[in-house]
Amino acid sequence: MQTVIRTTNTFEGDLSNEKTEYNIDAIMKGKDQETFFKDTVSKMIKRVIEGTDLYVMCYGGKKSGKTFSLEGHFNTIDFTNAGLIPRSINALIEELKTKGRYTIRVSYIQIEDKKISDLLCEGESNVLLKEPTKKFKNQLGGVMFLCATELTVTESTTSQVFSKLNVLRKERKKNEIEKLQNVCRVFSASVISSEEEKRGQKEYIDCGRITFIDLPCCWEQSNHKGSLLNGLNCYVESTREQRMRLSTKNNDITRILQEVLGGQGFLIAIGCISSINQQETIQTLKFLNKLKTIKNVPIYSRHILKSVYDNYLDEEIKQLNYQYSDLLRKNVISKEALEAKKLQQEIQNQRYTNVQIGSLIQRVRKESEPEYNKINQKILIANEYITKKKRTELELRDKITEMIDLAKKIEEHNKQIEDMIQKQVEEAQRQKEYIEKSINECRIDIDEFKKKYDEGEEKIIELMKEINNHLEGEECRKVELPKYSSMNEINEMLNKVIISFKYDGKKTIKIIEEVLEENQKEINDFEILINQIINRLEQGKSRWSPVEDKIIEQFQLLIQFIQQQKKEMEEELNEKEKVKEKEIFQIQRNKEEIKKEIKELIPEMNKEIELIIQKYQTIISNSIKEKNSEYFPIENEIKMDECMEIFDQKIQEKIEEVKKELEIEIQKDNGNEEKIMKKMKDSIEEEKQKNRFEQEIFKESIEKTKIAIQKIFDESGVIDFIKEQCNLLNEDDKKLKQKHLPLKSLFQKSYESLNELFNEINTILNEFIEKVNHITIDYESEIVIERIQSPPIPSILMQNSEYPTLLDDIDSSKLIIKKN
Ligand SMILES: Nc1ncnc2c1ncn2[C@@H]1O[C@H](COP(=O)(O)OP(=O)(O)OP(=O)(O)O)[C@@H](O)[C@H]1O
Repeated sequence: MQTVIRTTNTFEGDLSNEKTEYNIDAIMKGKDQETFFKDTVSKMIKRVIEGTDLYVMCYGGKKSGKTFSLEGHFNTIDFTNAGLIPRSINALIEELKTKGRYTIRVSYIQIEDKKISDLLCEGESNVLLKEPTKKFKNQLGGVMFLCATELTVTESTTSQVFSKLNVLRKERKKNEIEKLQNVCRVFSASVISSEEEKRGQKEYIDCGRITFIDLPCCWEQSNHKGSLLNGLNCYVESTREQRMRLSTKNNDITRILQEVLGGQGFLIAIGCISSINQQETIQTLKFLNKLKTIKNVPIYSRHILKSVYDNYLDEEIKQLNYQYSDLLRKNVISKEALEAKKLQQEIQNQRYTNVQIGSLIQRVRKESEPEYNKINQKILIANEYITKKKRTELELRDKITEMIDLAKKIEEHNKQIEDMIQKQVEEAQRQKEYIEKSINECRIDIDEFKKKYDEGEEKIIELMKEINNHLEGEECRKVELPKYSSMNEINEMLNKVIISFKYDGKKTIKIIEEVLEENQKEINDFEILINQIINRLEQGKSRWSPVEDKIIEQFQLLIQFIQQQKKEMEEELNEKEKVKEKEIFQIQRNKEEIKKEIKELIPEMNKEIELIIQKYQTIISNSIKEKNSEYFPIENEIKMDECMEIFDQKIQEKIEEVKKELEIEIQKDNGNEEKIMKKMKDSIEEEKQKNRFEQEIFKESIEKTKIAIQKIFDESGVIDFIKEQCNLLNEDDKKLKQKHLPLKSLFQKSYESLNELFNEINTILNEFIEKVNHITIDYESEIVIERIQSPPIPSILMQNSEYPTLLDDIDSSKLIIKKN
């Protein structure tokens, strides 16, 4: 006996203390169907095949999970929540496949007070409970359901049985709850199997049974005397205390269970518990506690002769025949009698089948082996196809759940975006307030700026003055500056300045630069130059530009100034010319005087020079004398021409002399002319050689004399004096040149100061423009963020008719996908 407590998944209580108090084997809380099966019935499946009578009883209050534990919710695709009954059938078939032959027959009955109905029968039928006769009791055990429909279950017909269970469950759901609470259901599966080989002459079979009982604890009031549950309780009590056993005749449920209440069966008692009714929970625990104390002697292996089983069936038939004939005799061929007859025939058929089945199968197998193989191959392919289909269906389920998750995520995302937009709107509101605040501050700043502007204006006026100063020098006419009385006028003026400077400031400078560059090489007539600038300014002038007008005005003033300057200069020049003429006259006179002085000085100087020369001559002659030069006395040194003449004369004389000698010689020696000629030539050559040598000495002495003369001049200071005079004259010239006014530089200066003025005004303006720009920021730009669309619902979700089984199990609340 095994007692197990199973709680619903919503159960929240703590049962750890109850386990010892009520002597419970195991408490299974939150276990899935598969583990629950593995921990309870699964272990006993082999035993059932070997011949054990196994009873699985689910006892508990309303909605405590009895049906969920026994039948569960399942379909052909999803077996996850299948209960103990379908799992046991599958396990039995799986196990029996290895055996040679097997038959599983199932029946399902419902006990309602005194009425037992057949749940597998389409029409109405009353079921009778019957115990096997003593002869067979030990061999077969259990209670038989007479007239109950029995379905034979094989590997291929399980689905039919399962769908029948599903139909019954759904029908039950439709019925009134109150009514169903007084109902007990019993599902029985008898298993008969035999090995392939015969052991000797005798054939044996294994005969086991598994019975599932759904027993509600509120089923009629258990304390109410005469009620079925009260009867069961009393029976349990008496068995427990090993008193005399009570009769089970009038209590069907006790009759069914008597085999496990001190008998040969093995009981797994499952107490189902929910949080709905505490009273029922305690009652369940107490009942399980009572059951635990009962001792059974289960038979684990019912290995009986096949003939015994056949005899049992014969006995059954006999009894039914007897019942039938009795009914006939009583002339009550009623429906029941007909049913009994039908059953008798069925049993006979069954028996026949049982006897024939072996040899028939053998024969048919041999004959249709190749056919079988073909079919098996087809089955294999079909199975593959089915598993594939299942897999794709599972994949589809996964995809659907994935899409549901996605839809949820999108919803979340949408929410996030909404939050974001909300935040941004708030942020924009905050910024708006901030900007409004800063505008107010700026308004205050404008007053300050006006003050600054006044200061700026003063600066401008000062700068204008400076320019005027530059332009006018000391004599220049003062430019009249505008004076502004009211703030409006100042604003107006400032606006004008802003507008004009925005367009003209740089342009004007550029024009001036261009004109200057064009005329770079010859800026002689500034009047023309400035006129050019004015013309260009006039040409490029904006439609309305007070500053340009002002600049042009300034330039016109400049022209006036230049003209005035020119006049003044001309006058000045005239005067200067007179003075200069005077000066020139003076200088010329001075020159004359200097010349006179020089002339007067020259004889004196000559004397002095002569003296010096003489002095040097003596020095030179002395030095020459030291060298024993006879030919050129130093006195002749400076009269070179004369010297040369003397040379020539002497040479001439010599030639004459030689000629005369020659003539004499010719006269003397006629015919010997050639000799004479040669002689002459030689003597002439000789003479020339002599002269050449003399000439070189002469040149050398001249060079020396020159150096000496240079020295004489240096020492006398004549040249320095002349140079000084020349410098004086040059300086006079320079002075005259300098008298020209440096108009170009003046103009350059005025241009630079203008530039400075522009820059100064520009910085003030830029500051102002920046402030103005800051004030006029368009802060009320609209925020438009498009809402992200959820993706369309996948077609499989829309066309649920195509895959009804898939969508049945999906929580419909998850399918709410918002469409924007
Ligand atoms: N262990 C469990 N896990 C998940 N759901 C459960 C569990 N036990 C019970 N439930 C759920 O509780 C509900 C009631 O269960 P169930 O119908 O099986 O109770 P019951 O005892 O058979 O009720 P009744 O009083 O009609 O006989 C069902 O919706 C079932 O799915």
